[in-house]
Amino acid sequence: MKTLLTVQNLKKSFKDKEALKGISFEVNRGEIMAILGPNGAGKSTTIRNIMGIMYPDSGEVHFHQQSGEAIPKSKIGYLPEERGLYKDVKVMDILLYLADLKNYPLDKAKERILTYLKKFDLEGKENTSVEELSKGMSQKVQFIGSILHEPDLLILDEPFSGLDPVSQEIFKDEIASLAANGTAILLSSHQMNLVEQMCDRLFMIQHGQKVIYGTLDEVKKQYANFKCILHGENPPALLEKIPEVDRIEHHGSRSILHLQKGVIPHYWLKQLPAELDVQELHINRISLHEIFIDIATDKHLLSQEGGA
Ligand SMILES: Nc1ncnc2c1ncn2[C@@H]1O[C@H](COP(=O)(O)OP(=O)(O)OP(=O)(O)O)[C@@H](O)[C@H]1O
Repeated sequence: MKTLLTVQNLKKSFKDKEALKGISFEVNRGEIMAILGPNGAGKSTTIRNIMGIMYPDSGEVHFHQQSGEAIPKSKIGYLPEERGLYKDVKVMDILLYLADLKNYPLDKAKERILTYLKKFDLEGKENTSVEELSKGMSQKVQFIGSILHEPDLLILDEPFSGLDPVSQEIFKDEIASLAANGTAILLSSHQMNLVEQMCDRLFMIQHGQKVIYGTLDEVKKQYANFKCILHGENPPALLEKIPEVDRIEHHGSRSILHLQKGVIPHYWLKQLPAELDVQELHINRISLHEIFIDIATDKHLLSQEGGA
């Protein structure tokens, strides 16, 4: 897979606040890479440094083997966290303006705008003024503006926030199809279920430092223990006798048993007490959402591994 974006040891401080303490990762063509982290972790600062909106104190960003001023910005699409389009301009005019800023041919842009407006359920809105659009509609227009010029790298900062479920699906499908066609995608999102469905690899920052970097599978193997969801009428004392369990959550006749790290489910199942009432039993790895919470709240996982 060809690397398109390389971020090398980025450091950035604001007065005495060290926002980035040496961030390094790569994004390849055709992959969706998630950049995750709790509020204030440093995601937007990383993205702003990649975009040249601010400059790092040290470290480098390489895109298409170029760095600094030589980076071909017209090959990057960016949906910033702060949404905003000129209000008293028609949808078509603002999108043509954005295409022009990227030196994209306007006749081709016009055709693509009409196709995208239709795809995003905004058919016929080309002559509507931006101020007449709802928040979600205006977000769709801004998203179209970020992909119109066929960028090689697309950076999306919280693209799903404020979207209804149908619009989320449209965005999700479009992002997946851009990646399938070779676009490198860097996606910052707090919606872990969507990240889990969409991303090939992920990079998680906490306090300006890397805590996870790898494919979704690697991360799940490394950080995600199994949990067993058990339905049955079982006294807590019986459940507490089950070996290799870290903790148990009781929800009436439903119990969630968080298995210890390294437990192999089919061996573990053989150790269940014969008198256990089993109406239903599921064993799954914990979700990315749960891994995120474990790490962001500095629970046991991090202290064991310290990062990928
Ligand atoms: N312009 C700035 N001046 C001073 N401090 C800043 C500035 N921008 C960011 N910071 C600080 O840098 C740290 C990282 O902020 P950043 O916006 O990158 O976090 P984030 O991971 O994007 O968070 P969120 O999920 O809340 O958007 C925070 O402590 C923030 O207060």
